[in-house]
Amino acid sequence: MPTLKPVITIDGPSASGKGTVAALVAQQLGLHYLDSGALYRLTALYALREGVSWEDEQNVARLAAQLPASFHDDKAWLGEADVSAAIRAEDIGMGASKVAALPAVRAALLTRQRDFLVPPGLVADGRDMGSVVFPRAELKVFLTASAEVRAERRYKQLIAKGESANLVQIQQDISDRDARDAARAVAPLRQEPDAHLLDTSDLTIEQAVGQVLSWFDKARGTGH
Ligand SMILES: Nc1ncnc2c1ncn2[C@@H]1O[C@H](COP(=O)(O)OP(=O)(O)O)[C@@H](O)[C@H]1O
Ligand SMILES: Nc1ccn([C@H]2C[C@H](O)[C@@H](COP(=O)(O)OP(=O)(O)O)O2)c(=O)n1
Repeated sequence: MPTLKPVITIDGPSASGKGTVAALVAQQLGLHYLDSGALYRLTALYALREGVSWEDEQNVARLAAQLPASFHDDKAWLGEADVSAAIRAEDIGMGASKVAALPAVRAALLTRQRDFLVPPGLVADGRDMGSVVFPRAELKVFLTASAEVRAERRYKQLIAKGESANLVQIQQDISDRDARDAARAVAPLRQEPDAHLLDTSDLTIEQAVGQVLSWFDKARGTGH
């Protein structure tokens, strides 16, 4: 019998298309969506605003535990402030990657992420959705693309938002972030043995979404 609260996890490196694909899959299936990276980004921004260093594990974890964050009206909020644009800045992405390497910070955000799983189910994207946060997910996807394609995608995304962007700098940031996210001791970025590999380098968004939906159909059909 299919569960009443199915979970699809989509993990992978920066700018591979996780958020785009996860949000569309959630929309098509009528499921909730968790952008777990946004919680790490909100934590990094909150620390910056509170004058706490991204390396100060105890104090960043304290802030993460009491993070006054919410998601509504298609926006991310820190208290009463709309910080949707602020958390997408590249330096906050780097800060998120730094605070995410601290075990106490990850522990402080764990329950908060699991609380997103309510009927009719959830699509969650991040780095450790399938390995740590929702290890019993019906479908686990490891979504990736070549480093070159990812840097180009992030570059185009920033230009489309009217921000200045430097492709060489973005390539460097992506490679630094890949290295940090994969090398950390807790919940490193890696493909789980039970995750389906989806390389989107040569796929359109529609093709990537279609592949996830088809795997999900199969997983439900066989009761996995
Ligand atoms: N095949 C594809 N699958 C997913 N995203 C794609 C694809 N092709 C281009 N993109 C674009 O890549 C950019 C980065 O996607 P995003 O969802 O922000 O990645 P992530 O959440 O992994 O950082 C977006 O602008 C998205 O529209
Ligand atoms: N589940 C997660 C989600 C994000 N992180 C960390 C690692 C990432 O570098 C930062 C930012 O994540 P986010 O998914 O927003 O970043 P990208 O959009 O992929 O560039 O947070 C994590 O450690 N675990």
